[in-house]
Amino acid sequence: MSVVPVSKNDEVVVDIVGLTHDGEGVGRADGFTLFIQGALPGERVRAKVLKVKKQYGYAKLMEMVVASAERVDAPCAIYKQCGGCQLQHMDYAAQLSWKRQHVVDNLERIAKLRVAGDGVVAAAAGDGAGVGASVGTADNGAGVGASADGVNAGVVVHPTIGMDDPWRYRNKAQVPMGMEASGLIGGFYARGSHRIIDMNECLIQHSSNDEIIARVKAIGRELGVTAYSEETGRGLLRHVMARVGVLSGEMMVVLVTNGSKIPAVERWIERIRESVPGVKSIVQNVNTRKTNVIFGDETRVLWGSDVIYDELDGIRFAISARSFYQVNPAQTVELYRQAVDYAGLTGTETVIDAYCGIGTISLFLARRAGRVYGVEIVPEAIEDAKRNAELNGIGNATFEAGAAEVVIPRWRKEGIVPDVIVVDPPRKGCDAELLETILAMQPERVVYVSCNPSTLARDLRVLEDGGYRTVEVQPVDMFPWTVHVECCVSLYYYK
Ligand SMILES: C[S@@+](CC[C@H](N)C(=O)[O-])C[C@H]1O[C@@H](n2cnc3c(N)ncnc32)[C@H](O)[C@@H]1O
Repeated sequence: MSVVPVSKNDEVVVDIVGLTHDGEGVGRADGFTLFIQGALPGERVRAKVLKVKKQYGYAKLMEMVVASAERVDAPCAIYKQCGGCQLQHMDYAAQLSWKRQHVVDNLERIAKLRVAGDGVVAAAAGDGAGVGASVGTADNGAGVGASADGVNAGVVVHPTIGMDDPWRYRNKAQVPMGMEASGLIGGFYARGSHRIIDMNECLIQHSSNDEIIARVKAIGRELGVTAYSEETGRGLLRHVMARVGVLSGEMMVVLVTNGSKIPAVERWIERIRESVPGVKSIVQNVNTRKTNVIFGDETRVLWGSDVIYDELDGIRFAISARSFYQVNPAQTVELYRQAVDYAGLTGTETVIDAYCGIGTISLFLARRAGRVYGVEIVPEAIEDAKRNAELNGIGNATFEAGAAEVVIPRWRKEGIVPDVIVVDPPRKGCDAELLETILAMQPERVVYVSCNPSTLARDLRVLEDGGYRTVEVQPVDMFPWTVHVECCVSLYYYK
């Protein structure tokens, strides 16, 4: 029987050998694994043991013995308390390479894929375009990782695309509200809890969002508004969502309330309009459920437009309160361009965009395809998608509201034959039914856009087993200073 070599409250000196997917340092104390928030690989730290389980434990960083060369001072004043960012103590270039490695680890461990080289593309095409080592080449010139005999030469995982200026990139803030003796507060949750850390500014938020949140809090205090309490289920204001169209400068404020009546609502509207001049839309969402889910089902416009507009790569988008819209527009353009590139379009193809949101990727694809079919579960987002196609004079995109795993099998029965299927699911990945349908439809190419490397890897294994080859993976840093990473993956049917 193995003996645990540490006990609660012991102070131990630990070498940090890795970083978990949620950014904790992985330490080794006498061969025993300790997870230590704030420690980086290559460091030696003194830590106090907080909790011990059979195979591992948790410890608190007490003192730095040897610091990593990749350690930097976190610029945010509340970084240590707030759970929003996890990697502000790590140099940005190091974050980018850790994110690539994190993707590689998932592809190897979960998808059981072999990754070619070290991210430096060994046998790149003459023009420098990234293709897998010893690759075959599809007719359209796109690089493929499976050679003619179907033997996989290894998946190419490119270096993560980072940002030149990785601050103030978020176009949306969803801030929980709470009460303190001083009145209404609002900020992000402390790490691993639902305790709200009151916040005046967030360095990854667009400054307009900081301004909106600060003004709404001030107005709330002035009007004596109560915040919702998770314990009692009482109080009015649950969350405030602020969203800005970075290119248009248009702003939306969403007040998520516990109940439909907002006392002195006219005063609210007047005060928000006075103090946030760029505001184009003030919306209420009603959520009376005792749940962690932010939004309820009822949404109504209190003042102004039901949407704000933004633009990505020359395409305009109308965005309503409940619609998903990527939070980092500069990196979104990088991601979508990569998706279009991996789709290998010549102008005639039929493309399905599953989990299409407001039709963003669909409209990027539609500029290069014969026809695009988009499907999305949120009806408001599909209304936005239709409006967006019209707004941009794009006539070859069709949208339908519903679950991808229900609608696409029906499209199959109706005779739609896609050359390419693009999927961009939520964190939980693709529904098994959808993956089965993709395998049954056998499009020549699949492009998988993912914000979660582990569910991505799980789904890639299913597609590989069904005859697809994963060729290239492009990680994109959509969320600097956090552990999250977005990926765009190209797959080919090879059987
Ligand atoms: C990561 S977002 C991607 C949206 C869009 N492709 C974009 O880039 O803006 C995932 C989307 O899938 C939608 N969704 C979730 N489950 C779904 C399902 N079963 N079928 C279709 N759409 C779904 C969500 O509402 C959300 O809009």
